Amino acid sequence: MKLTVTLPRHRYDLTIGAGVLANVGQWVSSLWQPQRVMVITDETVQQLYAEQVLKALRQAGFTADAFAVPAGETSKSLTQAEELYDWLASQGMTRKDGIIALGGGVVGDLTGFVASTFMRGLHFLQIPTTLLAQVDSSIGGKTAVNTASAKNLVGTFAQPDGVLIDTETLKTLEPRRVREGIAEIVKSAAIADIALWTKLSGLKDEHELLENAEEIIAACCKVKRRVVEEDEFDTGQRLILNFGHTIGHGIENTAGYGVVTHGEAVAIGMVQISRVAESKGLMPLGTTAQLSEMLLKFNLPITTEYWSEEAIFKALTHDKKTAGSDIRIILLEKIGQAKIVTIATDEMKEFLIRQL
Ligand SMILES: NC(=O)c1ccc[n+]([C@@H]2O[C@H](COP(=O)([O-])OP(=O)(O)OC[C@H]3O[C@@H](n4cnc5c(N)ncnc54)[C@H](O)[C@@H]3O)[C@@H](O)[C@H]2O)c1
Ligand SMILES: O=C(O)C(=O)C[C@@H](O)[C@H](O)[C@H](O)COP(=O)(O)O
Ligand SMILES: [Zn+2]
Repeated sequence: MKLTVTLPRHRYDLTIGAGVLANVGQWVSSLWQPQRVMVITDETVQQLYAEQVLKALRQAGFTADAFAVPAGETSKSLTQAEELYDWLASQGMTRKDGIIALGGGVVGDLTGFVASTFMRGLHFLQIPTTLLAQVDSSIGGKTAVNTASAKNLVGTFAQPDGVLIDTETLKTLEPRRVREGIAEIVKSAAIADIALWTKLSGLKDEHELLENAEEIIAACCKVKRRVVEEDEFDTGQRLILNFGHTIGHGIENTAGYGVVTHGEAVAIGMVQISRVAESKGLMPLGTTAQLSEMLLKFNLPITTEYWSEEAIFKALTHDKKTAGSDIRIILLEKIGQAKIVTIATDEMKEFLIRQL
């Protein structure tokens, strides 16, 4: 299946299917004629898929090589980016050449950041291999690295030239990683797709979800495409994709990057912001229970031991939805429809008092 993302200055396809990675050489040839294609991956994905990709690229006539960063969230750093700049320079990369992100959201965000800043910007492609990356991070052009102060504090908007989503790669994914992808799927349904919510409601567990991977991934890609096409640069409607992320990012930062996965943190964040919003009459009664039930069914957490009102509040003062002394928070009008509410940053403290 092919979905096209159409933006004012750029247009690219999301190619989704089981086994599409087998055609990676043809796919890249259809998009680029560069001399060099450098693949950025992580050490786990390198073992699983890098050889196949490099072989196909070389057969297709590209000069190709790969660099693997350590697997995990700590690789989303300026230090890692700098190492990659040096490696790209040592490979003689020019503006005519291209970069491929092969891996999960960490590799995708880091590669996009490096590609968009090296020589002020090279073309890049996304080959997402985690569920989370296939439903969310590979699409839409947000790139980032973390710093000690905050998650995703430094980054760019840079769209890829194409996204190749092979659902077969999900077969090697660890269960905890499947579950974290499900958190972003539940988010997409909750904010913008009641039909997807109904579909998820009818599933027994994560295994049944994977049996319907292509349909569910396509539904999430359509949500993301719709929102990004409307607001590429995150000034308005795109903010809804941040449901659960204000608290979630705070948890990721205070727990230490990688301790709580991004998806787990988002699951906790969605439930915790909703329970206070509901108690304040900002969301319909029962919405938090519906969200909790859905997330618990997929074995996602809705609370965490890494909960410190002060620490999370401090971390989230760097949230990009803050403007002056106000912060925009994402809530639900109802399941399937998000709304953006502006509150005083100080009031946000109330949203952090006591977990469920
Ligand atoms: N840019 C965006 O719009 C956006 C959206 C959502 C999340 N994110 C970011 O994405 C990151 C999380 O991404 P993630 O959950 O993919 O984490 P990840 O990239 O760390 O991947 C998770 C783990 O799975 C392994 N892995 C990847 N593919 C595999 C496969 N096919 N088989 C076996 N193992 C595999 C990786 O080596 C890693 O250990 C976070 O940093 C988050 O902030 C970005
Ligand atoms: O694409 C978006 O826009 C999102 O907000 C998607 C989120 O799932 C993602 O985690 C994103 O990286 C958050 O970015 P940030 O702007 O909150 O740093
Ligand atoms: Zn996210």
